[in-house]
Amino acid sequence: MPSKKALVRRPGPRLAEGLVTHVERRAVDVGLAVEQWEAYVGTLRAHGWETVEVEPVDDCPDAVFVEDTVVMYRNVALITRPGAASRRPETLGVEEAVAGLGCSVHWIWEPATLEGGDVLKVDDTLYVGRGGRTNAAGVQQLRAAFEPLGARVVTVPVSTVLHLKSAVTALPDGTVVGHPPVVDHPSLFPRFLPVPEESGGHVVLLGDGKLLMAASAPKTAELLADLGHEPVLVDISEFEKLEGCVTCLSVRVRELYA
Ligand SMILES: NC(=O)NCCC[C@H](N)C(=O)O
Repeated sequence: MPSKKALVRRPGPRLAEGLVTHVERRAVDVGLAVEQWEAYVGTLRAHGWETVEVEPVDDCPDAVFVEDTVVMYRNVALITRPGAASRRPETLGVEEAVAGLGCSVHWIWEPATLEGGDVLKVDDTLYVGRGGRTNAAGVQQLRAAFEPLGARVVTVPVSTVLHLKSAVTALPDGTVVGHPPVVDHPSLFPRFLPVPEESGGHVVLLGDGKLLMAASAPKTAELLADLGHEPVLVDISEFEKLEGCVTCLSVRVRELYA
């Protein structure tokens, strides 16, 4: 059944200690981050999404990046096994949250690793980034979980950024958008639109043609508005310092079975 729920997880007090891999560490203002997170959640709600807060885990600095802990396909929630060991305790609360929503719950098992930021869904195609956080066994387990349900899994090498969705996401018509310097193989996508900013490659589909995007991508927002989309900008500067983007702060649950 169509649903419009989104999982989110409030940032904890140790947010500033979050992992950084491809960027220099910069000081994070945790108070500002909380304000930005509240504005992000408020924007989801203003566009008709019922937000469901996963229990916070104060000991896990990166827990706010809830997208990495679960991959949704139809009514099935695949709980991940993050490549970053410090992030593995994050999954327990997410399991409880998706079970509470009535999802069918599956798991990625050792030795596989997979993070949700590496999975880009375009209709029934699941592009999966094989980079620093998702290994070959993770790709195989993703395939085993979802191909029998009708998905097609396509592996995409990722070498310069944290996750596949740090490089590319997709517009409502399925066109993949990304900033060419961080996209390893644009030709793997049937339709690819280059955008002028790295964070311009990150869009969350709010519905009705609206695209949630970071305020740090004004030129891309202008380009996409000119193409007939409706960007809605939010400032997530404190999360960007930790290699986060608009996609990673929520998980949309659109097909509950009940
Ligand atoms: N899906 C995402 O883009 N997640 C961002 C995770 C950032 C976090 N600091 C990490 O390195 O795991």
